[in-house]
Amino acid sequence: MKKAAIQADHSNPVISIRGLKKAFQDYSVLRGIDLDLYQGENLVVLGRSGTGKSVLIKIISGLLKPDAGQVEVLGYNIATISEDELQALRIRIGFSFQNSALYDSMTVRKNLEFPLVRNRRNLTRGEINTNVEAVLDAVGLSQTINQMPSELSGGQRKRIGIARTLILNPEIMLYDEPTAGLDPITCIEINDLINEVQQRYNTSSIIITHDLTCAKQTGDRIAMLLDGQFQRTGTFEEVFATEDERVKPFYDYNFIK
Ligand SMILES: Nc1ncnc2c1ncn2[C@@H]1O[C@H](COP(=O)(O)OP(=O)(O)OP(=O)(O)O)[C@@H](O)[C@H]1O
Repeated sequence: MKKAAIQADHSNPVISIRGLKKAFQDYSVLRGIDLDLYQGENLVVLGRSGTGKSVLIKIISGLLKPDAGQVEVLGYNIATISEDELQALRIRIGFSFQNSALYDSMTVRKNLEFPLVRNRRNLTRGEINTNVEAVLDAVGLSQTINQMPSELSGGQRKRIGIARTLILNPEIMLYDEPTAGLDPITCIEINDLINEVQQRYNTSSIIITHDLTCAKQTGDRIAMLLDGQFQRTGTFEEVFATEDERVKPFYDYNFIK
């Protein structure tokens, strides 16, 4: 399905990163990153394995501390935020993990209830049920409510993982390799879901992927991490309009040139 054009508000970054550096021992992974995520946009982050994409989203969600630079998320400076503020902020950020991170011993219903029961303690049983049913409907899997994760396909598990994140109405979504390990048709369905989530929940998202079809279908902007910095940022066409040997193989491999 073709992506609907969005009007991202460029005066209003929900994430603003300047001069971010992060090293492990003597290996410098992020070497002065500048990046904005604007309200309402899908931003795809591309880069080779080991370039620091996961490190970046762990810093954004407060799981890792930066060595230097400024990281502002929904108005909070990640370096100086208190533990209580960080807990509250994390609820506003949905993290869709590569492995979907479902609890295998719980039904789909229980998996979806879990974040609500933990984070919205004042909800009634009726409100919990309504929320679970609404979010399952949003990902098109109402019929799976009483199934166990082991009974679902990879694509269905991915959808339930996204639903479990959406149930807390996050303002920012972080997708880590959303199409990894899925067949091409299921990949297209997940790409469509990411775009539907953007429209329906008005989220601003960072999508980490190696899958250029996913990048093209979901990304309003693409940022490519090269040698520790975002050296190419723009539309899909702009990023790949280059003979740079660090960039071209991505395109050629994905589109079989
Ligand atoms: N907690 C850590 N301690 C030490 N080194 C780390 C730690 N986390 C990440 N690294 C290193 O930082 C580098 C970047 O890792 P990262 O997981 O961000 O890569 P990536 O771009 O997400 O790769 P992939 O596409 O393979 O997932 C790697 O060399 C990794 O070994």
